[in-house]
Amino acid sequence: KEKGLKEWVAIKSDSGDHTKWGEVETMLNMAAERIKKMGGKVELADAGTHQLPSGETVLLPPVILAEFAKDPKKATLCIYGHVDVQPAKMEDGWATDPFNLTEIKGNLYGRGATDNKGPVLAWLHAVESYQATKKEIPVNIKLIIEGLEEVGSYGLFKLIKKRRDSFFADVDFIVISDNVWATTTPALTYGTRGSSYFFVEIEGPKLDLHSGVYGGSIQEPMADLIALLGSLLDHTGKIQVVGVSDDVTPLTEDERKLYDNISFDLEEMKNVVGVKHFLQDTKEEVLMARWRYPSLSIHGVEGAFSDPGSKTIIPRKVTGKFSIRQVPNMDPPDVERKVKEHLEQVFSTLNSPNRLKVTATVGAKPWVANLQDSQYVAGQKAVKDVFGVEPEFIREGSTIPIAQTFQEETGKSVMMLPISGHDDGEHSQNEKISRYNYIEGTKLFAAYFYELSLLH
Ligand SMILES: C[C@H](N)C(=O)N[C@@H](Cc1c[nH]cn1)C(=O)O
Repeated sequence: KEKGLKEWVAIKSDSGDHTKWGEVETMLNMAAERIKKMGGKVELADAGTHQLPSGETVLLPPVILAEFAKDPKKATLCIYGHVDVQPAKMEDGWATDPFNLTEIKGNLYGRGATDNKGPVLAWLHAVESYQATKKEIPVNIKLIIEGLEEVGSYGLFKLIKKRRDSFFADVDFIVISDNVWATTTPALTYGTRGSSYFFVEIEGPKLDLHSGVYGGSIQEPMADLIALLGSLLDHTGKIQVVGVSDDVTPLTEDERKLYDNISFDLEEMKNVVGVKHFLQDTKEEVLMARWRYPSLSIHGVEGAFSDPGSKTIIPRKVTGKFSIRQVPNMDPPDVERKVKEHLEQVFSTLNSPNRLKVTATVGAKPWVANLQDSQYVAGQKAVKDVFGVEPEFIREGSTIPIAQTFQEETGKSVMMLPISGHDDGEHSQNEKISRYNYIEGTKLFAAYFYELSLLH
């Protein structure tokens, strides 16, 4: 029996913790086996090594480079996807086991169902639909599937450079389906934000200390950290790091007009996420804040007591984690330098005996496509073929770390063709893909192969 979405979701391929990368490899092997069974030629390409913030160097999981039979008369499409996932635990508030795909009222719940195992399988199902009906696939298909997207695609940047003149040489188009629609209308995505992820470590005493015995005599690492994290944002969401937003491209009238036709309903979105109001008042302002302006989010603190109940210690070492989503023309190394200077400056005002260490990872550039690109014509037609409507042209606030590298390094056209729903809850509790989006999405991909072949 073929291993479908249920078997894929059951693999806990959480890439966030490098000690669990064995599961990521298991998932990559399962995907590779499936592609081989479909007649694809598969290489598990060596992705090299990576240095962790701790200084330790680790071996990276491989990257799947695959291709189906090639006909030189046809255009070649390279599909990118990932099979790693974000962490998920029942205790986070899931209604069902995150690693046991469960169908409720037409929705398939499970970690990775929509980000990105479902869409990767939908691409394979689209190929299988041609094979099953004995129809020739109208384009040549290549696949690049990785297992570290959620942590910044370590190793992939170098691998793409290395394979630019081999694997990528005959590729005409690159397509990515790792995004969500903005509303219930199908969409084509023309931009994603970049990202830099920061670890702020404060190390104090040798051991965790009894707060009754030492409290009042120690400058607590947690208090330093809270002061640092609290200095990053104001209550309007404005980033307080000097100069960080200086390079944001100004909004043009043409770009502003693109927001008019998006059928985004502010009230519905408040209900979906469960907030009384957003930081902005209008639909356009909310979408721009999510898609075309930078943002800073504080994600968590490692080392702090976080179990239920109470414990009266002063943690000896705590690491705060936050990230900055970036937009054109922000440059991750420049942002990282400014953030480090900011944190060092604030820390110096605390007069603390503790040690501060700031590390940045991910360093992913933002990506914006050329909307005149012919892939968008094929995408638009395929959406019309399957859904009978015009797609919305949207941007997305999240990050595909490799998107800009694909464009810059290979010089090929890149498009994003999402099939995930606006309420699928990527990275959240109860992540899902609807049966409708999964099946119609598969049809969309099959139609897209056809429409793309007409461009050639
Ligand atoms: C868009 C994709 N589904 C996704 O969620 N990507 C991650 C990539 C990332 C960025 N920083 C660290 N990982 C995301 O946008 O969070």
